[in-house]
Amino acid sequence: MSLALEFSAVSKVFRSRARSVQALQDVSFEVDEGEVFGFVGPNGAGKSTTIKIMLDVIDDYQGEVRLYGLSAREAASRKGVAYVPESPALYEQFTPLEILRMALDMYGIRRIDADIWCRQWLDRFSVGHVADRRMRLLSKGTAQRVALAHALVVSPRLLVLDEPLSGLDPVGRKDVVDILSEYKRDGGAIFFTSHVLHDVERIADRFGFIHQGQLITTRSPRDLVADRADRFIVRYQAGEGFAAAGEAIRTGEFEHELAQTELPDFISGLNASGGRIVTLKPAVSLETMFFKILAEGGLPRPAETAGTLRPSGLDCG
Ligand SMILES: Nc1ncnc2c1ncn2[C@@H]1O[C@H](COP(=O)(O)OP(=O)(O)OP(=O)(O)O)[C@@H](O)[C@H]1O
Repeated sequence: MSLALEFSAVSKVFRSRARSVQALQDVSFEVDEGEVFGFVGPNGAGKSTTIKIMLDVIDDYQGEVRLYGLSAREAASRKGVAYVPESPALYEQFTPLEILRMALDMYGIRRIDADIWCRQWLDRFSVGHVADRRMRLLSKGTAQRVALAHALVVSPRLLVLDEPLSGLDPVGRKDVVDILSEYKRDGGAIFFTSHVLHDVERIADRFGFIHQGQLITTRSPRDLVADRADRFIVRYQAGEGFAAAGEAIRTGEFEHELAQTELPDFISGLNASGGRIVTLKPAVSLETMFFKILAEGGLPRPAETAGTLRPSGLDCG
């Protein structure tokens, strides 16, 4: 398998008269074609700097960065690469449909069914009903869905996402995770950054843990599951009178993390109420893993330094 992305010994120092900040220090990792790689770390760890380097927004750094074998310093390396920033700034005076059409034009994609294709992508992100409304009239979450549709409409081979789920409600997060899973199934590669834990964990093949500019380790979900073999995420439809715990995913459907020992009582209570389990899978917690890795390396927890790791709506602890 060839590589979508390679970072080799990349270092970046921001210098000003007052001080120097070592944003990245000797960072090396690879992302295979078709692989989903999550880059996880607290505020100020170096995640955005990493993305800016791969997109050539920052070009004064040490080391080597390659996309599909070409240096990131060459524009051609970004052919078929789509990027969604944390706070997308899409042209306010245009409509979502116009914005997606512009993306096709920019990527040189000609389709006779371009309008239908764009509307289908807007529908996939449940924003088809605002296809002809001006962007400035849309809410933050809706604009974020448009930005994701804008990235996927060009059928990218690598999707770079900065905090892809921030600003979305639980339903929105589930929709996006489902669409990204499908994109991955179809062979697309994803590099995403996150400090909002849990939702994105399930689509990643590997995680890189970054702290104070250093890539501490990369781990697979299998490692994380092994670490947390005694906890499960249960998604269920609650029956009549069942005291639903956890996060509402959609009407009547909830998601909740449980210890293995709590499962039998939970399942019998759910069955008695006429509810049912939708999915049951081992819990992985990046947060737990992250702190364990820091402790093993004798590194300070982010709370003791500049940043924080913040869990999402579900308490994974
Ligand atoms: N233009 C800049 N000038 C000076 N320092 C910078 C600049 N951009 C980033 N930094 C510093 O580099 C370090 C890494 O920042 P970066 O934005 O990459 O972190 P991050 O992991 O993306 O954080 P967050 O999760 O808050 O977005 C931080 O200490 C930050 O203050």
